[in-house]
Amino acid sequence: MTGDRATLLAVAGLHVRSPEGRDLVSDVSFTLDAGERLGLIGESGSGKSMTALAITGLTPPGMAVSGSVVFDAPGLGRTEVVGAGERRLTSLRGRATSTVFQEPLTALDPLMRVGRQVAEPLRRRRGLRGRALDAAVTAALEEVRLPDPERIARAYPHEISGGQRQRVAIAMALACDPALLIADEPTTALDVTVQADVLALLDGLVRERGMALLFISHDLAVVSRIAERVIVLKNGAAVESGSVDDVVNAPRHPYTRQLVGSARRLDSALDDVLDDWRAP
Ligand SMILES: Nc1ncnc2c1ncn2[C@@H]1O[C@H](COP(=O)(O)OP(=O)(O)OP(=O)(O)O)[C@@H](O)[C@H]1O
Repeated sequence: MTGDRATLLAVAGLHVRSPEGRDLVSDVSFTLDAGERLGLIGESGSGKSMTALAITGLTPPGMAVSGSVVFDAPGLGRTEVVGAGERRLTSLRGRATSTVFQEPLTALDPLMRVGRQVAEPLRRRRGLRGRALDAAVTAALEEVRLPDPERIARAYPHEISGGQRQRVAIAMALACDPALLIADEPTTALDVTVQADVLALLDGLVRERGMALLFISHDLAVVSRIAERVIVLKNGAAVESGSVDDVVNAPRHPYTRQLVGSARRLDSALDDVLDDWRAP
């Protein structure tokens, strides 16, 4: 616990080994307080997604997961994810935590209208039906700043833009009001301007709702805009962690220095768009 915020997630000695015996995540430990925003950064293949999957109990079949992942979400009690049964994990997903992925189409059924897809978690978790459900769908789409929510609700995923699809995926992830939102490269597939809009949206929603955020990205420039603290992963192990300011301004590990160097060389396009709402 930091200050007056309670610990929401405690990961200790997390280890994920592939069926072939390769260590994909090695001895990763961190805690996340309620309402805190943590970035997980590292190059492709460094184990970021596997760490997130282990936290939600969704590692692919055959992976050996050890260590401890404890959620202590309000109203749900304390839950150890590692080794938990599917029933326990199902009750955790959506309410304790929910994930937004890089490719919004992974969260969306191409054959179902957007409104029905957003309605599903609202119906299941909040027991809404009929007009109350329709109104909740419209409100959920408005909350992610989608213009003309009634039209979007009637559309199929391929009839809206990539940025709009990601907003729909965010609305679905938020439907059960999770204590922790995991965003796994949520803007990587989007072009720069849309990326900035979606980041600003996520930033606003997380703050308004007091949700914790685990933001995964290969891009330190993006992470530094939304997270308070970062963990740097390399080959499945955490090589450095600290406040965004410390890691960006005084990186200790050579790998982090390399990340900071390439982030500095990045196109300043994001800077121009994002300066207005940069996290304090
Ligand atoms: N189903 C799987 N079976 C075996 N190995 C896997 C599987 N999925 C991922 N891996 C391996 O696990 C390691 C970590 O992958 P992970 O997806 O967590 O990396 P990442 O940091 O999220 O990178 P990216 O941004 O490319 O997704 C990689 O070496 C990858 O090849």
